[in-house]
Amino acid sequence: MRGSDDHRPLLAVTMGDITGIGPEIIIMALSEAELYGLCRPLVLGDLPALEKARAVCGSRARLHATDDPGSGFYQPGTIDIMVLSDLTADAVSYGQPTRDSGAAMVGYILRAVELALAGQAAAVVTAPISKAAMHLGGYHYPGHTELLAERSGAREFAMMLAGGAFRVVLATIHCPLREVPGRLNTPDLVRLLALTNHSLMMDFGIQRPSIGVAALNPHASEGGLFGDEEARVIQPAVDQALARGVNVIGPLPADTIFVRHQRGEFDAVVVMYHDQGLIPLKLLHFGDAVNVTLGLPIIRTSVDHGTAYDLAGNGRADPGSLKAALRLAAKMAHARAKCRQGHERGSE
Ligand SMILES: NC(=O)c1ccc[n+]([C@@H]2O[C@H](COP(=O)([O-])OP(=O)(O)OC[C@H]3O[C@@H](n4cnc5c(N)ncnc54)[C@H](O)[C@@H]3O)[C@@H](O)[C@H]2O)c1
Ligand SMILES: N[C@H](C(=O)O)[C@H](O)COP(=O)(O)O
Repeated sequence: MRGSDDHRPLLAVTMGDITGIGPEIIIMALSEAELYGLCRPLVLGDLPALEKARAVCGSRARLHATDDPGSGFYQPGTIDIMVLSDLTADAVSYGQPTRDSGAAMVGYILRAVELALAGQAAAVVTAPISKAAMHLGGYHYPGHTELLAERSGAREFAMMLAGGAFRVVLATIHCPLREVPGRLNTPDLVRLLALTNHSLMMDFGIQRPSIGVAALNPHASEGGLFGDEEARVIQPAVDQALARGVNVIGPLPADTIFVRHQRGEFDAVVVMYHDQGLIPLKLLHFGDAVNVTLGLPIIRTSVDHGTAYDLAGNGRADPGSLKAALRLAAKMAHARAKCRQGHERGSE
């Protein structure tokens, strides 16, 4: 245990759905000694589930339960856990979430938000949840993103997935594809472009970000032959964002915008719907990409994958994305702390 001079950001790491791969990837990621040089990870979750995952992974890490974030060891070889549920190991059947595991899973997230809002955690890093299990547990949100936004009081927020410099930001998230055209509107897109621009500067340290905007229709509708959302909704948003000083180009045909993105032309591409952005992102970066919620008063990163029930309990899941999420959260925490110090100095 180090004292109050410990400048490593404390990360509240939620265990996610304990019947999925969350507990295993936590054990594996936190077995990497190097991570402890960057951050103080505190797991929020279920002790029997973590013990079970430790056995599955053949890990010898010591599990240290603590109620006080200030009392963790945060050293390689020990995993600190704030115990928020105690579902017996027998009650945890891999791939079979229950009402109790669903409710417990949301409890970890809510506690993490409290810690972050109270300044006891510098960031929240979430292991995967199943949206169906969330509903089973009595919480009717599309995912973490909306729950976190509501609980932290964020009015404007967005989902970004970042695989290195290949970043995509979603204009619509979890909704039926048929609803996408009706959900797109110019004012929301302008706000999303401004938020993306701001986050790229503040959290990613990019001085003058370059943002591409994907079209919705084939060939960006080819002058109205294949739809009108480009002319009616997207182009006006791009024009308004440009007038506000955002360095943005689009709407560009979605079948080639990611080729240009991959070649380094953009710092982020705003996409119109979930799979438009996440297919190229996961094709190129599954296993090292990070889900970042933009616009929250707290920092939140997450993995680029789901609960992988087909893998849970066999110890073969890849912890790469969780490691990347922990590293990025630590980096963002340092960036925000530096920003705050700058503001404080400026106001002295
Ligand atoms: N961050 C999150 O909380 C998050 C992200 C995506 C999906 N989900 C949820 O997860 C559930 C399952 O979704 P899905 O089946 O579409 O996606 P999934 O990512 O769980 O699984 C898709 C495929 O990828 C594999 N895979 C996933 N993670 C892996 C890892 N770490 N290592 C190796 N292989 C891995 C799985 O075995 C499966 O074959 C859904 O309820 C979905 O909503 C949650
Ligand atoms: N759309 C994300 C993905 O496919 O990886 C994922 O479902 C995350 O959703 P939340 O962060 O809102 O739970």
